[in-house]
Amino acid sequence: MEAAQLFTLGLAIILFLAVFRRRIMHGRAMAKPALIEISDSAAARTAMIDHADAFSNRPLTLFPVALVTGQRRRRGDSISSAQYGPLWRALRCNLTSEALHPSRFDQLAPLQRESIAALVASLSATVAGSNGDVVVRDSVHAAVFGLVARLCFGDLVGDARQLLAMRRVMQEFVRAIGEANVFARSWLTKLVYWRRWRRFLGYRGQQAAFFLPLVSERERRRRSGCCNDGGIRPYVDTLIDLRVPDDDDNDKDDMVSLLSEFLGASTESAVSCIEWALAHLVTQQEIQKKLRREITGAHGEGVVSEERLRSLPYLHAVVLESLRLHPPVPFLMRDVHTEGVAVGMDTVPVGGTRVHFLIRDMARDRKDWTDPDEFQPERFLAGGEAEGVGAVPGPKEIRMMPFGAGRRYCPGAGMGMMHVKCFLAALVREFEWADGGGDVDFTELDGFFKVMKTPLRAHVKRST
Ligand code: HEM
Repeated sequence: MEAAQLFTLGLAIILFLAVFRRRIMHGRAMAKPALIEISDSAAARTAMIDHADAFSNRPLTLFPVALVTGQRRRRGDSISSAQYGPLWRALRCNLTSEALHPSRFDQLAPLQRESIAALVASLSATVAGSNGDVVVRDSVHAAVFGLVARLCFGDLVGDARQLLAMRRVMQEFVRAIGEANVFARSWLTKLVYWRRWRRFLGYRGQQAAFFLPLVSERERRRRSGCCNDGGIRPYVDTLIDLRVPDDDDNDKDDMVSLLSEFLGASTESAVSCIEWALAHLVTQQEIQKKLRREITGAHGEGVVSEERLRSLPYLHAVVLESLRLHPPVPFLMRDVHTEGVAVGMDTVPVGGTRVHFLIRDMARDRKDWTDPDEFQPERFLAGGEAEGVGAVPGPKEIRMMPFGAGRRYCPGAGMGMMHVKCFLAALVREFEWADGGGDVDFTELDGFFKVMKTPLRAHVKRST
């Protein structure tokens, strides 16, 4: 072998070893922590309430693969992924004291009325143009997203085409994170599915391309004083004004993540819940009629006000029962580093552990629920086995937790319940729902949010 060949071979070996060594070191650093799965409600209560401090962090990357990469980023960049501490507190407090403050709910009525009118008009047109068989998800998604986008960006998102394009980017992104598990396995899967991987990394850029010009435009309009948001301060304004002490990392990445979180968390869970609830109303006509009687008895035309929504116990029970059987977020994640804390039958080992709380299994546990797989809203009414059980568990017991529990429970629970109730109430008041000529398929899609695998097709006609 000649000297040049030997040199090339030696160089190739050195390079190979260098890469291989990096992989090993990287693999060690990224080694997955031990995983404990909890589906027992008493164990969940002990962990989330008695050991709230230990259970206040999610994994650094929420999705199976990190979306924001690079040396600089060492901590969370949205409320969901921020580590428990000053940054998380500032971001969460900003959301709950502004956009999600309960005192705002009644102010939202005009926007809700608009979104509901758009939904009813779009469904009526679809029904008129078909034999009455409708796949309902996209119309509901459009209506909920339209409302949420207004709460997020104010009057900037008036243009229907722009709104649709933004909605598609968000839908693609949510679908992609649901499928991201495949990329988490190894670098080889990224190589094999490189086209999908490249597309996956591209969603982040597409979101930035949509959101950041809106943020700049919003800043410009605020300076010139020509915003008209009907008295509702949009979420983006609160983020523009937000100053987080000691945070030198509060950059455009954070802005994109926070806006994406607001749009995604508010829309996907609500749409999932509305569709599951409708699916049960289609198959259980008695429950649908009883619900319609309550809604039409409660008011005449237009949107049901927040105050009225609160006074409709059967609607509340239907929504809770839907969330019990089909929690849109199927499990909660925590990273626990307090050695020795008991988690069910296990204790947290040295080096910490990852804990998954299986919300769905917990709410179908036979020791806590009678006929747990049946859709029976009555269980939440006075005298029922779940009378007094709410959407968010109190400190004494956890029977179900569709909005999570402990320090990191969902700050949007109140707003989420209100959105689901106001759209569901309108859909049941305005239309009668029957099955679309085939059995309703209750199979769940295995994604980040648990939606119906086969979107609900129903036979719909206007209520008489
Ligand atoms: C039906 C509607 C909704 C459901 C079922 C839902 C469910 C959840 C769940 C299960 C969690 C995890 C809680 C935990 O780990 O303990 C969560 C967290 C969160 N949700 Fe929601 N959510 C809904 C609506 C909303 C809305 C309207 C917003 C408004 C922006 C929102 C924003 C968030 C945020 C920011 C977090 C992270 C909280 C933190 O880490 O401190 N959600 N949600």
